[in-house]
Amino acid sequence: MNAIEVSNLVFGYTAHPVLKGLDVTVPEGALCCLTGENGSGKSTLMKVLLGELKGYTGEVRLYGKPLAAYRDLTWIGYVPQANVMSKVAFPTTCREIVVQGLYRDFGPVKVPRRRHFAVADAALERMGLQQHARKPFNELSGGLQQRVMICRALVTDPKLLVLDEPTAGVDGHSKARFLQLLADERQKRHLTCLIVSHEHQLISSHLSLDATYKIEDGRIVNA
Ligand SMILES: Nc1ncnc2c1ncn2[C@@H]1O[C@H](COP(=O)(O)OP(=O)(O)OP(=O)(O)O)[C@@H](O)[C@H]1O
Repeated sequence: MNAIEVSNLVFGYTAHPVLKGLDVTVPEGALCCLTGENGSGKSTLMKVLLGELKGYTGEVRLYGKPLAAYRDLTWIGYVPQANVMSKVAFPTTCREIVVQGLYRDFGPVKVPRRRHFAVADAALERMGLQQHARKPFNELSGGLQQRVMICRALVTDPKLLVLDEPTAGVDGHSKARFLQLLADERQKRHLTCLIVSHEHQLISSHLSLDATYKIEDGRIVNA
């Protein structure tokens, strides 16, 4: 079964398409990297897959079912760019960041309960982050922040994990640790992973990638 199957995808924010008949297939369980120049459409493709952009033409199927037929995409985990979350200005603790991953289960009042924090704490502990659980997220190093973010993405036990430039802006040692953590979690959970990154060479030197896709002129070319 293919986790992701995109065919002839056309999407643009204006009359000029960014994605111009793009085809890509990611088999279930694969570890893939998506690369391309600035502005080539990597984030756009990622947002289509995450259900954030509508109005495309072509076909997008996830696990054999059309994307539009899913009412809920909580089984897709998402790790944002490191520098997006480091801008959190207020003193949110790491366990409060991780508990956000359970948002859909908060009920009508949308407030996390004790049981949600218990799940978040257990997830932090599994990743060896328990000593940071009650620290302010914005006081952690970039590398640790990324580990907390992957913890947030995995707290719902997703089948598919999409990571947006996960190693950008963190130091070399932290990049290596992060990629090792990703490799371990992927193996434990049989995850399908799509890593959007400029640093595909660095990633392929640490992880055994099943494929690297490159977007050029709105389509996938061989990387
Ligand atoms: N919300 C938007 N409205 C209009 N144009 C947009 C919007 N978001 C992105 N674009 C344009 O779409 C094109 C593709 O952008 P996208 O962010 O997908 O590229 P990218 O490959 O992820 O770039 P980067 O590597 O710089 O993150 C660019 O020309 C960008 O300016």
